[in-house]
Amino acid sequence: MIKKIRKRSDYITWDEYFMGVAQLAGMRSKDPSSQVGACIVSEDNKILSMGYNGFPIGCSDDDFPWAREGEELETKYLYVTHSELNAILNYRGGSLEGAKLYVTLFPCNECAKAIIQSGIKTIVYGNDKYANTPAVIASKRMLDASGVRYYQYSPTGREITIQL
Ligand SMILES: Nc1ccn([C@H]2C[C@H](O)[C@@H](COP(=O)(O)O)O2)c(=O)n1
Ligand SMILES: [Zn+2]
Repeated sequence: MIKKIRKRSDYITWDEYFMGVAQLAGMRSKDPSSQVGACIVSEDNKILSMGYNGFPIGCSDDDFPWAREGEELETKYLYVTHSELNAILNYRGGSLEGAKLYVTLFPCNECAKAIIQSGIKTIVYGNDKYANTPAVIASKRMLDASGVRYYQYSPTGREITIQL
């Protein structure tokens, strides 16, 4: 009698996989306070692009400011490119129509504009710690008006260890 070998059942789900990839991308960020990662996926679950928050090419991580407070020109906010925008801009393949965005932090209003215009139709987000800020309220208002669906990732509690 031949015993049939069945597939393993503890493999990670698509949401775990892509949110995990977004988290890993965020680990490349040099921002000392918030490391944000994003992963864009096609309708048939192929990774199209990734990004994390950082300064534009040519703007040194060692020279530009990482401060959150102080004189506006000396804070990071005027210079940093958000992870979602970097993921959109990093894409070299043409259209993102119908794609899905996994991002570890809810997109701000500026990223929402780029998300809508790029054709991304679904956002899966992790943290929503800035939910009460005008940037996120405006973002949700535009996403709702444009029919971009968003839902919060439900952590499964599963942990992985990667040896690097
Ligand atoms: N959806 C978002 C929101 C923020 N970011 C970036 C921008 C900054 O580098 C950092 C937020 O800094 P904080 O005010 O928490 O010190 O996260 C992003 O990439 N995507
Ligand atoms: Zn943003």
